[in-house]
Amino acid sequence: MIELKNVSIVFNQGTVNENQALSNINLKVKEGDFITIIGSNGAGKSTLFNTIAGTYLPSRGEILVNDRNVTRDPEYKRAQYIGRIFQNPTLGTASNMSLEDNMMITYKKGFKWLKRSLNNRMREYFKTELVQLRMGLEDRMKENLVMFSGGQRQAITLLMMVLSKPALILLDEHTAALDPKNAEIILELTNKFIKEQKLTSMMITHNMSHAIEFGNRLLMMDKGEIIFDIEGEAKKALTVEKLIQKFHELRHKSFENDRTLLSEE
Ligand SMILES: Nc1ncnc2c1ncn2[C@@H]1O[C@H](COP(=O)(O)OP(=O)(O)OP(=O)(O)O)[C@@H](O)[C@H]1O
Repeated sequence: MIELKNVSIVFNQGTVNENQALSNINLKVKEGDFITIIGSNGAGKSTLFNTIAGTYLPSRGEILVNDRNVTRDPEYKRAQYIGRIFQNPTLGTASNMSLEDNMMITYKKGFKWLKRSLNNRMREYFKTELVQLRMGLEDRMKENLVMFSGGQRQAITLLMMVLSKPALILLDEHTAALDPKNAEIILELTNKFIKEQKLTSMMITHNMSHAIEFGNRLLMMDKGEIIFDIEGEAKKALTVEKLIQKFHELRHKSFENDRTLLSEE
């Protein structure tokens, strides 16, 4: 589906601040893969997503989507088939517009004909979809999103993204800014949508248990490299201890990450 061939990213090349954030990445994401990604702070996880999404142009290497070279395609073009959700729940939706207008914009992929298309048939459709979130949002469709909580907004962003049916979903720690209860709800919804709709997805998380529990494949990154890529039954057999041990074996150092350690239980 999507393939990275020898992709490297060097920031501030040729200056004292030169920083190789991605080092010769080779990765094939298969149709239907749900990949979780872990790695210490600064390992290159977000840079990997930014490179796939077209935010950064690789210093070297190629990106292929269904065998088509998209390396030089700008971010807005790739946004037509790549959906992204970030940590910040306010990023995915327009605060000063109603829930139904937000949903219509995503549905129509833009503002064109907004008022004309938002008819009662569409409202009924959005209502039915919102019921799946089990947050009572189907009765609040005329309220502006500024009135909703972080967890509710992240759930709406998730649903809107799923309705737009992207070929690839990039989730960049999308539950990290939520309280534990809401984080769990959003994670369960994410898992439900990905499974039901068979969506090809990649999810960065600092929570090793979540990385093991969700998805069919796990990548571990360190210093701009993918150091561990495990899937299927082998992934199912992982534990947090085994993962930390694996990191130790591969890098001859301990896995240092406060947030990870805090979220192990
Ligand atoms: N726009 C940029 N300009 C310069 N350096 C950058 C830029 N973006 C990221 N970096 C550097 O690239 C390296 C990888 O950063 P990245 O954000 O990808 O790490 P990460 O694994 O997502 O970390 P975290 O878990 O802390 O979010 C870091 O050293 C970071 O400082």
